[in-house]
Amino acid sequence: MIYTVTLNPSVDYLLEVEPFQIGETNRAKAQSMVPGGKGINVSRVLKRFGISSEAFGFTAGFTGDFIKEELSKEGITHRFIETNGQTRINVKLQTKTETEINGQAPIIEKAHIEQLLSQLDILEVNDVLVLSGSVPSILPSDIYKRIIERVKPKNVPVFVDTSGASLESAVQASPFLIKPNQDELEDLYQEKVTDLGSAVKLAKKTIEKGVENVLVSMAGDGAALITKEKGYVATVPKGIVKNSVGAGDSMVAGFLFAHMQGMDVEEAFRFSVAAGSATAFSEGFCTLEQVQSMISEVSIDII
Ligand SMILES: Nc1ncnc2c1ncn2[C@@H]1O[C@H](COP(=O)(O)OP(=O)(O)OP(=O)(O)O)[C@@H](O)[C@H]1O
Ligand SMILES: O=P(O)(O)OC[C@@]1(O)O[C@H](CO)[C@@H](O)[C@@H]1O
Repeated sequence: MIYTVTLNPSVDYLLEVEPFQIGETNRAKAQSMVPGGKGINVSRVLKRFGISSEAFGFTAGFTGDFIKEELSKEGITHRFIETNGQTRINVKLQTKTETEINGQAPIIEKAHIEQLLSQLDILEVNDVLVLSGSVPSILPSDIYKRIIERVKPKNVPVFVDTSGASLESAVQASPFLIKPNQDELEDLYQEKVTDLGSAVKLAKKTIEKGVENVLVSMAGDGAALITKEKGYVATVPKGIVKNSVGAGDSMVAGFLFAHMQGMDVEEAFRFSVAAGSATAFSEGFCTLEQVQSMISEVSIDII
C-alpha cells in the first residue's frame, strides 16, 4: 500500500481574476474549491492513474470536513486525525502570473503527533510512504526526519517533497527520493540555482549525503534526476500553462507510479516530467492518457 502524509492540508480556492489590480475590488471570472495539500494531490494523481493509496495527516473544522467528504467522493481512502481549529484555505489567484496565498495551519497538539506516529506503525515491507508539503510551524521541523527514521527498519521507500528546515532535516535521514524545485534547492544550500547545470551540482551534493534519488523540477526550464549511479537532465514539453498547482505533486506521483510499474529509472523520470507538464497544461490534474501522450515530448540526456 502507498501511504501519503499531508501534515498541512488545505482547501484550495482557485480564483480566475483577470485583470488583477492590487488595491482595487477585483471580481472572479471563475472559481472552484478543491481539497489540496501536496500529499493529498499525490493520492489524487495516483487514483487517476488507477493506483490506490491511503491519505494520512491532520484536518480540522468545516474545511477539514470538506476535504474528507470530497476525497471520499473521489474514491480516495483517508485516515485524517481531527485537530482543533480549521484546516487552512489557500488562495490560488489565476492571473497573468500565478499568485498564491497559503493560510496557516490549525492547532496540532503533541497527542495528535503521537497518534500519527502510531498510525504509521502499520507500514510493512513493500509499502511506500510519501511525506509531502509544509510542516505546520507548531510542529517540530524535523518531524519528517523522525518519521523516516521510525520506518527505516521496515525498508519502506520514503518520498519527500517539502521545503526549508524540514527538507534539510529530512535529507539527514537519507530518504529514497526528494523532489525540490528550484527555490527549495537554493534554500537547502543557500546558493543560487541559475540553470540545470547548477541544479545538478547541488543535487549531486545531496546524493553524497545519502539521499538515493534527487528529482529537481525547474518549471518550464527542465528537470534533472540524480541517482547514486547516474544523472539525467530533461527538457519539458511545450504548451500553455493553465494551472500549475499540483504540477510538482504530479511529478512525484508520476515517478512513484512508474517505479511501481517496473519502469527503469530513465523511463520513470520521463514519465514523471510528462505528468508534471500534463497537469500544468490542464485546468485540474493530469490523466494517464494525457501523460502517455506527452511522454515522447520529453527528451532526456544522460550526464
Ligand atoms: N511552464 C511549464 N512548461 C512545461 N512544464 C511545466 C511548466 N511549469 C511546470 N511544468 C511541469 O511541472 C513540473 C513541476 O514544476 P515546478 O518546478 O513548478 O514544481 P513545483 O514548484 O513543485 O510545483 P507546484 O508547487 O506548483 O506543484 C515541471 O518539472 C514540469 O514537468
Ligand atoms: O504550503 P505547502 O504545504 O507547501 O503547499 C500547499 C500547496 O500550495 O501545495 C499544493 C500544490 O503543490 C496545493 O494543493 C497546496 O495549496
